[in-house]
Amino acid sequence: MAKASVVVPEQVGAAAVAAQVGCPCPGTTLFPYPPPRAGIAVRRKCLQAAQQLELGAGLRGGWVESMRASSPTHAKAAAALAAGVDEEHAAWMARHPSALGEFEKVVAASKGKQIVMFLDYDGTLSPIVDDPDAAFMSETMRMAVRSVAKHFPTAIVSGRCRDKVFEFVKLAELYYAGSHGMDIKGPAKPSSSSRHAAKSPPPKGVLFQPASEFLPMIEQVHQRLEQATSSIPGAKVENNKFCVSVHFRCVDEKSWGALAETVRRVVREFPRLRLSQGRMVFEVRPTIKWDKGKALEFLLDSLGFADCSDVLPVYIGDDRTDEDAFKVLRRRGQGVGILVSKHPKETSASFSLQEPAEVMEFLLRLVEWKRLSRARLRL
Ligand SMILES: O=P(O)(O)OC[C@H]1O[C@H](O[C@H]2O[C@H](CO)[C@@H](O)[C@H](O)[C@H]2O)[C@H](O)[C@@H](O)[C@@H]1O
Repeated sequence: MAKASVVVPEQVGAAAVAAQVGCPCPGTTLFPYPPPRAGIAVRRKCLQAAQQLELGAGLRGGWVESMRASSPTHAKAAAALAAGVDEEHAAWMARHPSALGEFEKVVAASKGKQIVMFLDYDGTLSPIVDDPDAAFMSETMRMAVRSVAKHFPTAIVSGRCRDKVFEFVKLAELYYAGSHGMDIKGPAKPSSSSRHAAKSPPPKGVLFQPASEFLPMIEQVHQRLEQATSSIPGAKVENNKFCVSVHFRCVDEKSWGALAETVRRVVREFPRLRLSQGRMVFEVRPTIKWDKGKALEFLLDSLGFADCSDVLPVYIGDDRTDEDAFKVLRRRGQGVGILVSKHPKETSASFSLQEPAEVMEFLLRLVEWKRLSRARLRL
């Protein structure tokens, strides 16, 4: 991307004005979204394989390569084979600096704006574990999210079924967008942020379910996938209400090709469903044009921030599906996209954090910064 309005990380603080050139909303800050560099050749190959998979054009080898890429261990090993790993990592970090290291710049960008927080769940608030039913969030993380929600409207945006992610997070004052944003619900209980931060009164109850008509089809494909994969040890099919996940984290790598073919064969029976891939998981979902990025925009609109320049959406996520949200921020020229990853990845996010522990540190620093700035205002 060669837009005049793109700023490099070192310029973020001083470049708010320059960043407005070509920016859709006057007064919004554009964060750096540089193009991927050639150094990430291995990952690019894997990404291409993933795209092929999504298009249904991949060969068996391409699928397995893409499946390997979704495993940090495999990806690390692959990257280690390439020369100059450290150099590549340093170059990547220069383009996607730590949101903790650049904290002052991030908060400077929120001057005069309302921060709205969007948080992915798996791999962002909870560490990745083998058993998807055991992806618990720590009590300290829960307290951090609760504190954030006291100051800023906060939404959980997850691939999981909304009820399930709520069972993990257990905070009634948040917005929840489950099934990759296809199931959006307002807070069950008002928080102090909803009283003073949102421009519109916080909407209650179910707000949007763009894929309701797909419910019977999702139920059907879920059953078909369970049947078809039952002979592959370790494969796990998860019904996420408006989409289905097929996990291969516990499947022997020798069987990955067979699993990919099985999943693809079943999905082909349902032309209105599509297949994509997350972290060691296949995602089956409706072909409708709705994703985490659209959910982010829907929530901003619901909060009364449609076409506003005085809002700073902050989105933190670790997975390919979170890229849709990072791209929306990039397109709007507004907000902060933070990728959670220890390893270089192609991303449209502008900043990075290594793991959930760093996400928690970032959230707590944000709360502390908000408290201090309020205290300063009272003086
Ligand atoms: O959007 P998210 O909240 O990140 O959800 C994406 C998928 O997350 C879960 O799977 C991932 O986490 C599991 C537990 O750590 C891990 O075992 C799995 O390999 C990961 O892909 C969830 O189970 C899926 O349904 C979500 O789609």
